[in-house]
Amino acid sequence: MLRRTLTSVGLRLNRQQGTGMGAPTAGLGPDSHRRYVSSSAAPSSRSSNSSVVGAPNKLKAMDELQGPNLLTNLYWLFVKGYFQTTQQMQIEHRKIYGPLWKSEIGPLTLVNVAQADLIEQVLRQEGKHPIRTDMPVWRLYREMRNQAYGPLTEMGANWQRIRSILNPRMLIPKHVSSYTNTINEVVTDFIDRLAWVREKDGQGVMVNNLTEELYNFAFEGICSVLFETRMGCLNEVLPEETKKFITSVGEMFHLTQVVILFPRSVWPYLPAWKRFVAAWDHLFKVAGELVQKKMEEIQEKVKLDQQLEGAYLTHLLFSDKMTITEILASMTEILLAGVDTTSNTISWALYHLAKLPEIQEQLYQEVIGVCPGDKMTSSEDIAQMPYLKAIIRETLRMYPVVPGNARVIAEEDVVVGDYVFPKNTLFHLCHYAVSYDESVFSDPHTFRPQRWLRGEVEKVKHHPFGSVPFGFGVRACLGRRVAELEMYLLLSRLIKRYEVRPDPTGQTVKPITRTLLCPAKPINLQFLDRRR
Ligand code: HEM
Repeated sequence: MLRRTLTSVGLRLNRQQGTGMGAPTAGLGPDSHRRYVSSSAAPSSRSSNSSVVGAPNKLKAMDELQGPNLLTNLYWLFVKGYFQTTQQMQIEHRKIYGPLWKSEIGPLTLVNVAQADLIEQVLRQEGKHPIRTDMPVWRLYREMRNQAYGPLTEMGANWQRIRSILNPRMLIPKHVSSYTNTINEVVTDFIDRLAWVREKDGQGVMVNNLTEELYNFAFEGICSVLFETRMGCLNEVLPEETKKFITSVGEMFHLTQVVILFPRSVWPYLPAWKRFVAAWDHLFKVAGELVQKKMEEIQEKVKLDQQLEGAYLTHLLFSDKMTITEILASMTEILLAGVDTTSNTISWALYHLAKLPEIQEQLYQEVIGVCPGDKMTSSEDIAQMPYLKAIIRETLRMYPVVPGNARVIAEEDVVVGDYVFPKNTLFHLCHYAVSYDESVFSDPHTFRPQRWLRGEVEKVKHHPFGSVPFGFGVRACLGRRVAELEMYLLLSRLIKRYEVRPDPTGQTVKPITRTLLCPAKPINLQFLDRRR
């Protein structure tokens, strides 16, 4: 069906399955940014090491590194109960083993890196095609179903090719700001929906399960940017298909964590695997229908000789640089990456603002100063709202959506601190632990947006790799700019309309890790009209 439709509008359809699945290219070109950091400078002299380049000496081998074996890890996960709070386990293990330790998880041996300068060392030794290795389980699904890989799961030169096609309209400011009106429409609907939810279920005050409401906002927002389609997630009654999509995303993330505990050879026999496959099937089905719908619209317009306007998907379909299977895989993965991430961050930001009326007031004053009356925030306005940006930045420090990031460097041996690791060692960058490192952020457990304001004098100077919520380098987040735009527009407009207050039952919400960092239970907040 896809083939017929596209061929008829003259678009290329080249269904080469699994193109570019090959391993990352070996060796580095002359343009490599790889540098060794002298072991004598690391790990203690954090401030200077990023610029020290030289051959490492007296390095220890990986065998000498301490850390929990499989049994100890199982004990921590299932007896001590850290299975859902692995982010906290990073902090506890760092206290026991120091900033670098080895850890056996199922069939894998991870080298955990929990110090800002050591994280910098690993990331700076990445080659041209960084490899994130928590993906074999996702890749196997695609191999089984004959689907292509998208930006999250692809590797090597083909990953670079895909990113070079996907990047411009996601990351170049001029293109990103062109999504402002689309996102603002979604924000308007969301703000109205909150009022409705509050009346319906919250005695005119409470919004119960704000996280779920924000999830619907983020889903609607990203679909409107990617597919140029409204999904009805902010309607009074959610479409069944959308509800099922949302459940499938949660299920897929949860089951990923379960499946990777077992060796790959047994995956297909696990009951969890069947559910995992069913969840992915649904995600691909929904994305496939959206792509199909867009192709039919294009076909109709071409038939009627109408002007073709459109944003992300139309552009990809017309750019003629990716096969339809590749476009489908990319859209599914971008959609997946673009929902919980944004919605969880805004949930945490509002959770803290509710408890901090002075910060909320300061934000409100900043917003009405730039956008008085009914003026909607625009992308240019955001440049004049440093406090708004600092609030989101602080939220991302305290709740890094990706609390730990797996990495492999395939090209050469890797030097980290006093150790040298053979190539293909699996590193686990413990971003969560570093976000709470007192030598990087003073008073790390306090939500203090002003620490991100220019000119603010801090007790300790932030290390640039102390908090890297969107990753670093060429493999950093594809949706960063869109996510920021969504969060800034929503937060600035929401705070103008409502005063946010905590749940009067006084319940606290802690984070858990379900592949991504999420609130352990629904966040409920009061929303009071400012104009009342
Ligand atoms: C607050 C919101 C978000 C945060 C904190 C976030 C964070 C991240 C992080 C940490 C990574 C991994 C980077 C690395 O491995 O070095 C990532 C990758 C990615 N993100 Fe985001 N993200 C957010 C929103 C989004 C949105 C809205 C989209 C889609 C529009 C998106 C699409 C992606 C994709 C496709 C990748 C994989 C990139 C690749 O491997 O080439 N993200 N994100």
